[in-house]
Amino acid sequence: ANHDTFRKMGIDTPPTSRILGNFGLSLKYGIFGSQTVFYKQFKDKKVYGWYESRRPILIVKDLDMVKEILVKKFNCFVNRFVTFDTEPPFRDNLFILRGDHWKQVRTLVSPTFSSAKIKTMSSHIERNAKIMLDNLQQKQDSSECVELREYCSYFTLDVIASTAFGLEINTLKDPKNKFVASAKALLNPNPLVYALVLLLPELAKVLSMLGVSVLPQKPLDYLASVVDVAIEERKRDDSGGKINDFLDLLMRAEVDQSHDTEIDAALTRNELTRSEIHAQAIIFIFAGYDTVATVMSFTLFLLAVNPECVKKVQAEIDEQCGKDVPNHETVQGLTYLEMCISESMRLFPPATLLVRECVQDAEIQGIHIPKDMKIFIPVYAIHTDPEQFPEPDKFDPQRFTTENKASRHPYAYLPFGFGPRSCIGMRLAIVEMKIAIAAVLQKLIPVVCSKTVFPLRLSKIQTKADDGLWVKFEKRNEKI
Ligand code: HEM
Repeated sequence: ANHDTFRKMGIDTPPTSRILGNFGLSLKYGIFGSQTVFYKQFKDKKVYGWYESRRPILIVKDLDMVKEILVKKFNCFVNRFVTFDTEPPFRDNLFILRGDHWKQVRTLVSPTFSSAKIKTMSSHIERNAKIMLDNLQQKQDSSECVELREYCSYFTLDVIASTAFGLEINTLKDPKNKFVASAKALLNPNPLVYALVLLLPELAKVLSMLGVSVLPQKPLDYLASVVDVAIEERKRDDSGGKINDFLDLLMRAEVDQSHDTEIDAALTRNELTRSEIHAQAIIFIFAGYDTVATVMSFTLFLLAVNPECVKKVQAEIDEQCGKDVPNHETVQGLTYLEMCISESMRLFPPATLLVRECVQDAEIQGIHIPKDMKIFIPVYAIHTDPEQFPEPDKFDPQRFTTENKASRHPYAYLPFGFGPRSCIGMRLAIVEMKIAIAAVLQKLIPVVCSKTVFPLRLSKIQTKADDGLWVKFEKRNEKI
């Protein structure tokens, strides 16, 4: 491989180094800057090229092209590409599965996320929101500063533990329990191994031959065993199907162990293997723990620095929920809160890029995309393009009124992706965030504190504030 691919295609690239490709630019500008700098530099182009060391990646900026790739010509772009191979129990998860195998599992798992199922699962969310609020009220009593990101992650981890693993844990009270430790070990893999693999994709194969995996195996095996124990318990006391969580629903789709459990590659499969159940439960941690915590914490922080928006959200909560604890039904009416959450995901999307791989040659808006080409859609740069969002750095929930949404390109806002491969947990995530934030704001007011750093400085490698998201909470004078 060399750096000729884009030159031959007649596509521009930033200055490219012989060994690292454009990797040096990623290091220099970070994930946010490297998108926005070149998105602006190639202003009039629909696409530009990028070399992640030697791997060519086509960056697609044009929103009509984005629509074709994600939706209209989805069949040519079914897969994501992965930078390293993985083993069970992680391997068969929805995020990295490919082709027909992905399609089968997505079809089998989708009913788990229907509105009716989300509704039955929201009792777990409401219970955990109450625990969080009680604890925040204690912090308010002692005027303690709270770092929102870490704080919200306790809540979101408890929600995933209860919905995907059948575990009732309380991370706030017991931050060292094994489930928490395992989840954290997975989300913070060895940075050195990770960086090396990104830089030299071929190295991953050598490492895995040597028994070094990018993801630590022990926590993965532990999480799989938690799933097994819960499933066996439910089978024994016949409570399966009654607990109303992901695990129940995945269990119901499980292949009967008394049959042949070989993976049947036929498209007509209508059952999951145990290994596929493990992989989905684990990917729900990856996809649904840090993401939700990120959005919740940035939203609460942005509200703290925009007190007039807090007042509006609180008035809406009083109107829709009265004195009752916000629940699945009453949060449906919290339109303004949802606008604030949307605006927070515009400015600070947990997924800064969408990733696809071309599986058959395609012609998109006059550009030929060859089979195997890797694609990035630069979500963060699109979300902060002043042509779509004037004064892009300003927090302005009004951008998400029905009229304002209708006046933009529908693909200018992509926090959950789009099309058949978009986020399967989107509606669950939105309900979860609305219930939790409403429960907090019904009783408390987030305000800046001595540790607050604003404007924010973003991390170079993930959607995170370098100085943390510090606020404190004041008691609300309830009017009703
Ligand atoms: C605010 C919270 C969340 C955000 C911003 C988010 C964002 C995303 C994005 C951008 C994608 C890729 C979409 C694409 O490529 O078009 C994705 C995929 C996915 N998400 Fe989420 N997500 C969130 C919460 C969740 C939750 C709570 C779950 C499950 C419990 C979840 C499960 C998944 C799965 C399984 C995929 C892969 C889907 C597939 O490839 O078929 N996500 N998410």
